[in-house]
Amino acid sequence: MSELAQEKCQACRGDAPQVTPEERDTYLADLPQWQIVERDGIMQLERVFTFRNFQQALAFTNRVGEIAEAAGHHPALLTEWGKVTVTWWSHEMKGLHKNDFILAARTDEVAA
Ligand SMILES: C[C@H](O)[C@H](O)[C@H]1CNC2=NC(N)=NC(=O)C2=N1
Repeated sequence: MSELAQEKCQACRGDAPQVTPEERDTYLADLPQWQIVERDGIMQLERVFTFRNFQQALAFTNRVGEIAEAAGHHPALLTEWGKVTVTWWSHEMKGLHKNDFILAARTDEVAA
């Protein structure tokens, strides 16, 4: 398990600190397949996972759902045939918190 994946999540709070550009680069180094995208002025962390069929994509989607529920922090999930797009951000603070990087690392683990 990567070190990031084992870190504890903080509660989702509007006044929680967004990651600094330096922190962002440090965490991204552990998440080479993820990219930062900006939508409606909100920074988000996104990765596309590919699978052999819809059933595998759906099973993965449910595993991500389980880690989200366990953490109380929830991604956007787009499940398609052979493909799932996972997008993490902190809705309350309209940006990226360390939680998002931790959950991205956990997402990588349930994909393996
Ligand atoms: C009350 C509840 O815990 C909050 O609304 C949580 C739920 N899941 C969440 N998930 C994400 N990604 N961001 C949030 O701000 C958020 N808020």
